[in-house]
Amino acid sequence: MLHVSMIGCGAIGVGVMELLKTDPEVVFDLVIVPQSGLEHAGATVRELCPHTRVDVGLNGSRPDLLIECAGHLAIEEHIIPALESGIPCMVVSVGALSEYGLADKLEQAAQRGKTQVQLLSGAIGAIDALSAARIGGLDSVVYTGRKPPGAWKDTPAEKVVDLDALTQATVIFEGTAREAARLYPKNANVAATLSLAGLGLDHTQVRLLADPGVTENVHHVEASGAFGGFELTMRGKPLAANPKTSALTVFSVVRALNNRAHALSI
Ligand SMILES: NC(=O)C1=CN([C@@H]2O[C@H](COP(=O)(O)OP(=O)(O)OC[C@H]3O[C@@H](n4cnc5c(N)ncnc54)[C@H](OP(=O)(O)O)[C@@H]3O)[C@@H](O)[C@H]2O)C=CC1
Ligand SMILES: O=C([O-])CC(=O)C(=O)O
Repeated sequence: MLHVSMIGCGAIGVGVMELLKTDPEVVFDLVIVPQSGLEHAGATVRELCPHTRVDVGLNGSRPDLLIECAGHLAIEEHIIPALESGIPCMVVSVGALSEYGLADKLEQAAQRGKTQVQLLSGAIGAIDALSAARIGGLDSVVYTGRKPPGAWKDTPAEKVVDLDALTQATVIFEGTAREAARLYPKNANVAATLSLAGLGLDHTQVRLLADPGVTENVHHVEASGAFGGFELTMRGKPLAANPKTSALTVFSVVRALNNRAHALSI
């Protein structure tokens, strides 16, 4: 049985608990949220998993695994100290690692704690193939992210185009993954994950489009190198609770927990 503490009780966290609440091999002992979210998360968790505690931190408890489904600040606040103290961790907010130095900080914390941090594939696939291809040498990785105009609300795209008036697919950004992450941090998880698995933030080319013709989050990747090449298109259905987040992200967290908890891992 795997004793898990989870940071975050939003679209992903709730989706994960819903899918795993009847699995006897995965037990959520604790959900961590900010002080301001305690009441709301408490009510949600009581309904889903009545035996799970809700708190603002680990406060001395030592889960088998700490999983982050919360955001950038949670990595600094909870994941780094947990790694330092030897608790294995998983991270879903991979976009946060596009901040200079944070990926190194995570790795060093895990080294000091003699443990491991796993970056989850989230909304994108083929991370296994890309990361294996890197061993032989990659020449090019190009990522195109296409989302409905509504998914670009509250981002710099609002200054580039009138999102409500768009009638055709429009490029709102073209450049490196590092620049994409700086401008669009909440939509940068896929770009950052592809970069970390592949050619890095400065050599991964990114194009972002607002497209009134799609209802899904469409992620397209083209990679080539010594291994040959691949092309991948993911059409991710967004979560009702957060249109910026694809449902596959929830499934990727559940898969990762299943792989840790069960005898067969795939
Ligand atoms: N890897 C990938 O492919 C993807 C990654 N993501 C990332 O996953 C993360 C979660 O997404 P989602 O569930 O949709 O987001 P939501 O906004 O729905 O939920 C976030 C949850 O985390 C909590 N939270 C925020 N900051 C902290 C903190 N410092 N400590 C503890 N809890 C905190 C929030 O609490 P409160 O509401 O009280 O503030 C809320 O419960 C985001 O960072 C997102 O960018 C999303 C999609 C794909
Ligand atoms: O599709 C998703 O779930 C989120 C996304 O594009 C990203 O953060 O890169």
